[in-house]
Amino acid sequence: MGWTPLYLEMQDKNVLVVGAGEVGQRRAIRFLEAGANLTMTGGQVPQELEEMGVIPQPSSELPKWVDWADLVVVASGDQQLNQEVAHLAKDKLINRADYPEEGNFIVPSSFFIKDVQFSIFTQGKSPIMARQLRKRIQAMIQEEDILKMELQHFTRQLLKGKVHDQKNRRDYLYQILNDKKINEFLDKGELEEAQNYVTFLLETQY
Ligand SMILES: C[C@@]1(CC(=O)O)c2cc3[nH]c(cc4nc(cc5[nH]c(cc(n2)[C@H]1CCC(=O)O)[C@@](C)(CC(=O)O)[C@@H]5CCC(=O)O)C(CC(=O)O)=C4CCC(=O)O)c(CCC(=O)O)c3CC(=O)O
Ligand SMILES: NC(=O)C1=CN([C@@H]2O[C@H](COP(=O)(O)OP(=O)(O)OC[C@H]3O[C@@H](n4cnc5c(N)ncnc54)[C@H](O)[C@@H]3O)[C@@H](O)[C@H]2O)C=CC1
Repeated sequence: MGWTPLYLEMQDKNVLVVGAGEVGQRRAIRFLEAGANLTMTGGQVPQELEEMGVIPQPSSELPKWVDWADLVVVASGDQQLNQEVAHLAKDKLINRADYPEEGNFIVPSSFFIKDVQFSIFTQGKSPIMARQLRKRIQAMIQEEDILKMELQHFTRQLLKGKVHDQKNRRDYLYQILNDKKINEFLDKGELEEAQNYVTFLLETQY
């Protein structure tokens, strides 16, 4: 297996989900939340999904909607239908909920903590363990980690306008990460004070 993690830009991309059951609905919500256009065939599309923007289409028009789609999710309970759709979509990005290894992307367990996105994949060995690990990681991330990320973002923006050499920018970012005074601010949740201090340091050093 050669799976590698990537983040796809889904804004305004076209997604077809075949199968309106548990898995199809979960995938549909995931892609809608990322800004995709969503059509669905196969089974009854629940009212709340339609309200979220899912457009149901008749199965008789499958080839047309496969053609329309940038990305296809195959998640019906009918093996033969899944096989047919997979054949039609052979040149597309395709997720096979029934036989993941026959598709070319999988949907990992994924979650955000503020702007940090985590994904976990057990190579298909145990989705339940992926969920367990997700919960453990969620409990481990602290408010201070998020503030540190925000401060790094702030500092990177400042540095890009001021310091030309990337290696110097990198050294500075590590210095900020380990600065005692800055970490005291962040411990107390004082992001603005930390930002002001970084601005002051940068003005005096560059
Ligand atoms: C390859 C993959 C994805 C892909 O399809 O792209 C895949 C494949 C399959 N899942 C199956 C079953 C179950 N999946 C779940 C739950 C989740 N499954 C998810 C991901 C993935 N599942 C990808 C690999 C992830 C990895 O390896 O780490 C999660 C993480 C994300 C999501 O789906 O949104 C979500 C948890 C969300 C969370 O909370 O974080 C449960 C639990 C439940 O329902 O309560 C069960 C029942 C228990 C069991 O079977 O273990 C079956 C068997 C079908 C059959 O028996 O017929 C297959 C097919 C096969 O294994 O062949
Ligand atoms: N990848 C994953 O995370 C998981 C994958 N699966 C697999 O994904 C598939 C779907 O699982 P669930 O969503 O849990 O099943 P489900 O039973 O909740 O949903 C199946 C959907 O397919 C539709 N369907 C069935 N036969 C059809 C046909 N001939 N034409 C049109 N629509 C049809 C049904 O109306 C229903 O909407 C199964 O093959 C299952 O083994 C199951 C659980 C998790």
